[in-house]
Amino acid sequence: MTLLEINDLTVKFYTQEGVVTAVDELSYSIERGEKFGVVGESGAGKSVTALSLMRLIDSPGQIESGEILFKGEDLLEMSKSEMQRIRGNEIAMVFQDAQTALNPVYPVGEQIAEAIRHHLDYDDQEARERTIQLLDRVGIPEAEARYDDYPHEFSGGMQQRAIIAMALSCDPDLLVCDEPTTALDVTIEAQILDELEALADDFDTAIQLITHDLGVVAQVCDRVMVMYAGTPVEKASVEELYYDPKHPYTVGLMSSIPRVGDDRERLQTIPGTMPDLVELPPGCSFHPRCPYAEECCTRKDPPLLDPETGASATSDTEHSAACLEYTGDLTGGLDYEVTVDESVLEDEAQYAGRDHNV
Ligand SMILES: Nc1ncnc2c1ncn2[C@@H]1O[C@H](COP(=O)(O)OP(=O)(O)OP(=O)(O)O)[C@@H](O)[C@H]1O
Repeated sequence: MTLLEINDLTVKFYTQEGVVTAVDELSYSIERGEKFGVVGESGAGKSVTALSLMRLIDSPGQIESGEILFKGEDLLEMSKSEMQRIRGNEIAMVFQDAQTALNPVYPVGEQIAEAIRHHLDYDDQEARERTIQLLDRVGIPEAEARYDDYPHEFSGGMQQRAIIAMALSCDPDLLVCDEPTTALDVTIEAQILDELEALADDFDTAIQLITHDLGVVAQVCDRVMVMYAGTPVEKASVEELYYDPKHPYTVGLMSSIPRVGDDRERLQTIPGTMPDLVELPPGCSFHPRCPYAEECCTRKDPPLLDPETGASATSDTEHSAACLEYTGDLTGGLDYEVTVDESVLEDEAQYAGRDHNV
């Protein structure tokens, strides 16, 4: 059975400026043990998607419609207490900012042990032992000695490792990581991503990894969904997406992956910004920024299609993209060439000298 299946999820925020459709009829699925990337610029709806599946959307936000099937059961129909059991136990989440996730006045080890006692019914000694094992497993040196350290005695990277240990402590089936390494130094980022991947394999935990960085997805994920303005514009395996991207937005994101030895002024960002989600541009919402846009793109909203056949995408479609090129409407075509830097797909060499501020 598919571990997570999201069908036609729509989430809106009722703000003073108007109704923001942050996620619009979104569908995707994650298999057991799979590492699934969700990528897009700020405001694409990545975090809202993650918070929805934890049922953590608060006013002025509202889940309007759709289903979130976890092991076949709709999380949107569960009671609060059933949902509390799922959170932390079966689905755990790692946020970008470890500092806010750790309580500054309790020792780090105690915080993890507390989560273990709460969810797994271990006694004090068992919880302490499991905590030390986990701290060791996520790469914290002298884990036993550091058990009683307070969060401020840990570096940023160690704090994030501790959060990952806490998230994995109850052996969840799904770990949702929202920009887990964005705040960290690049070398530490690469190490933590490596460990996250290995841990997910060891624990047979699926990962939904949210990031604005396709390089991070390449390092960790099997499959990826590219989001723009609340909807997926492309879904594919990581290899397919890198070697044969089908959507102009994906191509734009790819040119923002920093390359080793590339001494050009890095990062050609895609010109323009994410549209106002209160009032999306008519037609394809990417058209104002798309170098290939034609008149039809201002009128027609492209559906997700199999680019090879032009058939509507289903959950079985391996590679899908939402562009009028695949409905046959574009006359000029998509004229881009992709040069793949193999190192991006292979190892963390790409992270050398990388700068998060680009
Ligand atoms: N609490 C809120 N109130 C009003 N609007 C919100 C709220 N939270 C999210 N939104 C809207 O939802 C849109 C999508 O936000 P989301 O945080 O999911 O984007 P994201 O892709 O995760 O970006 P980022 O990388 O910046 O977190 C935002 O542009 C914003 O307009």
